[in-house]
Amino acid sequence: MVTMTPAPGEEWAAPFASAPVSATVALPGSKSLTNRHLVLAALSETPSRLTGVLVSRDTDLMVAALTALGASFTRVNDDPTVLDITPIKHADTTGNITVDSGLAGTVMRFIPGVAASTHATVLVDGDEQSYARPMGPVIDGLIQAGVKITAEQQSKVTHLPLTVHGAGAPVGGTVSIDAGGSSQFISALLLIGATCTDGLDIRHTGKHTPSPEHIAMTIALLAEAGVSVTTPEPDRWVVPPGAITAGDSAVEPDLSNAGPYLAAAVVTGGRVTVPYWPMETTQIGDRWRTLLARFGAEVTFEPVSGTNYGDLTVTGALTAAGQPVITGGGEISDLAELAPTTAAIAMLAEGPTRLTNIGHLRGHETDRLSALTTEAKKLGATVEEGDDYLAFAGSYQLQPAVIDSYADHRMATYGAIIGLRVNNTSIADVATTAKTMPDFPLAWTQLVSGKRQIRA
Ligand SMILES: O=C(O)C1=C[C@@H](OP(=O)(O)O)[C@@H](O)[C@H](O)C1
Ligand SMILES: C=C(OP(=O)(O)O)C(=O)O
Repeated sequence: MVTMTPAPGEEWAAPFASAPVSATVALPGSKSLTNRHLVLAALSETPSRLTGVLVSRDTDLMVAALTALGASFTRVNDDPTVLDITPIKHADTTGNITVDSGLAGTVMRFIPGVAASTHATVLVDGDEQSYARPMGPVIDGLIQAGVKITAEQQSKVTHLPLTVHGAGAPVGGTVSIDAGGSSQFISALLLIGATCTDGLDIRHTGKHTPSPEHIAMTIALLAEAGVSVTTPEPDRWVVPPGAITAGDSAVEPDLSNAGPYLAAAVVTGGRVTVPYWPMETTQIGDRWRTLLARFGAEVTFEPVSGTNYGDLTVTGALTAAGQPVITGGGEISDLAELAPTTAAIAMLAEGPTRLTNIGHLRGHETDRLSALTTEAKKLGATVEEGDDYLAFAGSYQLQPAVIDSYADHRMATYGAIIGLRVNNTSIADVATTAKTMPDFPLAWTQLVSGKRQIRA
């Protein structure tokens, strides 16, 4: 098999685009949807089938975690993207279990609540870098719901590794947390609310909850599984107790991961089409439609008749002389996981872009504000970094650099986008893209070398 991923430790020469890219790129399933569906299928009273499953490090870790807790996953016709799922029988899950979260926010935040209903002692661990990611509010919420969670050398449990002492269904009731650090704190509680004997009445006490799309996604999937969450007032979610009944489902393509490919069209003045783009979706990546237009691209959507999806095409602007034109994006707020890709476009744009309300990205795979500022400096650009914003002046004269990945898939793809326009850019540890995009280096190389139909 041809592989474009270098051995660990080697730098990857990011392909330079000497011409506008032009391709149709089919994306695998969404990480956020896959991991929510997997959790709900494992908590369900009924078996179910999931198709379009993303196969990547984060989703493999979720399958392994739920398997350790007692669910089972069988590939249909040996296809890893189609799984028959037998739920956990919580009463049968006992003993000592260790779960590896890697660096996956969805695994480290969603699994402790799932473990709570078992009768096992579950150590939730992860990569060393995961120890920096905030966990306090979700753990506090579970403790308020009656779950026992401890950690060696932490009197108040705020980070991994931690131990969940499963004791059957938690009582639940009212829990108040500050979810300003991550929408996943709310999603984690929503996902297990129905398993609590009294359900859960979740209140967010802080100022701003990031990524409302991801909370809406959780609520939508719960509704499909027979759990209807109500929101009597802003920042409050009520989950009634009762059965979770996951039906057979199909995962939408990952619209956040469509970002780098669509950005390639913007920054080279090319054209990229992503098929199977859902007509309606809770994915935050749907925002590319308006976001990329702000950088001067044309965005069109062609529905496929008789279906609920269509082809999304992004065409970058060109001068009469055939040079790419990228306008600045202006102020853009609340981008969450779309920020690193947008930052890469902002680095190549002529005008200014300001990304605001992104302070919580300091608790993502790495401190993304700091990483984006550091890498910009290496490339010869000054970016203004505030507590919760980044300001790009635009019209930078960039120089080649080795872009660090910081074990962050989106920093690696940031480097790849820059590399399209800055010859001799390379990326340290491009293999980290396997977190959600295992075939990224090959697909990206195909895109730049002119292949027209790509399976990312
Ligand atoms: O629940 C999810 O699937 C996610 C929620 C968001 O987290 P934050 O609210 O921490 O940004 C997002 O950035 C992350 O990539 C995935
Ligand atoms: C923040 C991200 O991931 P996680 O699910 O690990 O939080 C991301 O994918 O950008």
